[in-house]
Amino acid sequence: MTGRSIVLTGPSGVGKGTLLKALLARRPELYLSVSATTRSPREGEIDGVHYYFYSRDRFEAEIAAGALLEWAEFAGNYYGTPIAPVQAQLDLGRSVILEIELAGARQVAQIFPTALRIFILPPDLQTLEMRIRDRGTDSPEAILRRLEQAKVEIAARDEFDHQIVNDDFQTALEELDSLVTSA
Ligand SMILES: Nc1nc2c(ncn2[C@@H]2O[C@H](COP(=O)(O)OP(=O)(O)O)[C@@H](O)[C@H]2O)c(=O)[nH]1
Ligand SMILES: Nc1ncnc2c1ncn2[C@@H]1O[C@H](COP(=O)(O)OP(=O)(O)O)[C@@H](O)[C@H]1O
Repeated sequence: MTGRSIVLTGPSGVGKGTLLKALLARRPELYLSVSATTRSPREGEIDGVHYYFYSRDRFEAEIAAGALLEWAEFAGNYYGTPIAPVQAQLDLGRSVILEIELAGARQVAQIFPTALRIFILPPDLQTLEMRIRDRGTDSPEAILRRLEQAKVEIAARDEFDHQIVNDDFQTALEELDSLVTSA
């Protein structure tokens, strides 16, 4: 039996990472794909755990080798999903979660038409901006690029099977848990 692929998308700073960390703590049977990126590591981020941190040359070589399931450019950096671990986990019957931006989510819809696609929304744009700023991980320029991109992503929310508003954290977590576990 093959596992289910689950795509989680939503604007930067909406709380995807925080929700997934809490979900994985409850549901260790789920596999969270570790992406590759050319962005610099943030404080506390570990290579191979939070991301695989690649140079642009290395990333482009991985694209050329067909080693990425999907990839996209976001706010000036490459991001992509290494295909081998995802395929291995699906073959073991494990459900795999991809936390990826909109262009990648569209590619995955073509590759895995039965993927469960979930979009996380902020209560409003002001709250989103506050969350990105308060997180304290991004330069002012990076924050601006993320906020611009957020509007584009939110406009595409209807392409997804389900939408969750991450206002109250526990409520959003319960909604995500029930969607993922009933998948
Ligand atoms: N297409 C694609 N997007 C990714 C991948 N990994 C992460 N992303 C997305 O890239 C965007 C930027 O991620 P990141 O730099 O970690 O910033 P953050 O979302 O503000 O924490 C987010 O929308 C992520 O969901 C991937 O493998 N492929
Ligand atoms: N429901 C929520 N209410 C208030 N703050 C939240 C909520 N969910 C997440 N946050 C905070 O918002 C910031 C961005 O969350 P993060 O998980 O890094 O977002 P993303 O992975 O979508 O970029 C973090 O500081 C996080 O603690």
